[in-house]
Amino acid sequence: MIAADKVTFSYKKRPVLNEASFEIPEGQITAIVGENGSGKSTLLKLLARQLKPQSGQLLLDGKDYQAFSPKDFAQKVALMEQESQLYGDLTVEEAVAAGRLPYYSIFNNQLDQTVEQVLDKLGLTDLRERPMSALSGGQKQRVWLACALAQEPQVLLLDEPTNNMDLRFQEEFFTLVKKLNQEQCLTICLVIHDLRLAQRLADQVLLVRGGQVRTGELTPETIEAVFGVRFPRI
Ligand SMILES: Nc1ncnc2c1ncn2[C@@H]1O[C@H](COP(=O)(O)OP(=O)(O)OP(=O)(O)O)[C@@H](O)[C@H]1O
Repeated sequence: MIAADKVTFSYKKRPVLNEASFEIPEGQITAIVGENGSGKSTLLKLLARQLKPQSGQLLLDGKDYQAFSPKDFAQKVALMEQESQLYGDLTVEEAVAAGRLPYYSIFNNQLDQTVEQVLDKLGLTDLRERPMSALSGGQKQRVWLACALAQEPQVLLLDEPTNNMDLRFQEEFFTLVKKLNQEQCLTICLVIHDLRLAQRLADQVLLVRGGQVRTGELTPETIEAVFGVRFPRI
């Protein structure tokens, strides 16, 4: 489980989170929702340890985030990248193998069992020899997910993961996310704009507004409170 205790974060003078406290329960799917610019991506970066709170504490299984070595942390928490220039020259299988880095002291060229399994699970086996630069946006998204899964994390963080995907892949992607959650008990936390999808997919919703993070359900009342608009049919 991840727990945030009075987490405060600002970019220079721009406050984003102000003493926000919340929990991300183990083995559940948590959706982060909120208006544009409310701080959802910032929150996800804090959870991924890419940013550090100015005050307050983030805990993973009761242990302060800062107490984990980078390698230990990467074995527990993985963030699915949105885009990475670094991978342009790599093939799909090399990019996925990079997700295994937390398990080796030096880069290991040998593809291990986990890489094979992940390529298979995400339907990437036929694309394995392709350079990353020769993939479509949706195919790249699948490789970023594969990289994160190759880390064999307990917690998977996703920032608007289906941005570049067509409707069919969106549907397949979310079916896969649900399956990973149910079969592997993977804790999943994702930023998502589609409130109907969030409601369908998530066990818990975190509503980000005005520097605070509220745990709630997506009801017409909470949506009106957070977004200031009515969603009568949700
Ligand atoms: N690197 C940065 N430096 C300064 N300000 C930033 C930086 N990144 C984000 N911000 C600001 O912090 C606030 C929160 O941004 P963030 O990207 O977390 O919001 P968001 O809820 O994910 O937005 P969106 O829904 O539009 O993706 C915004 O006001 C944004 O302009």
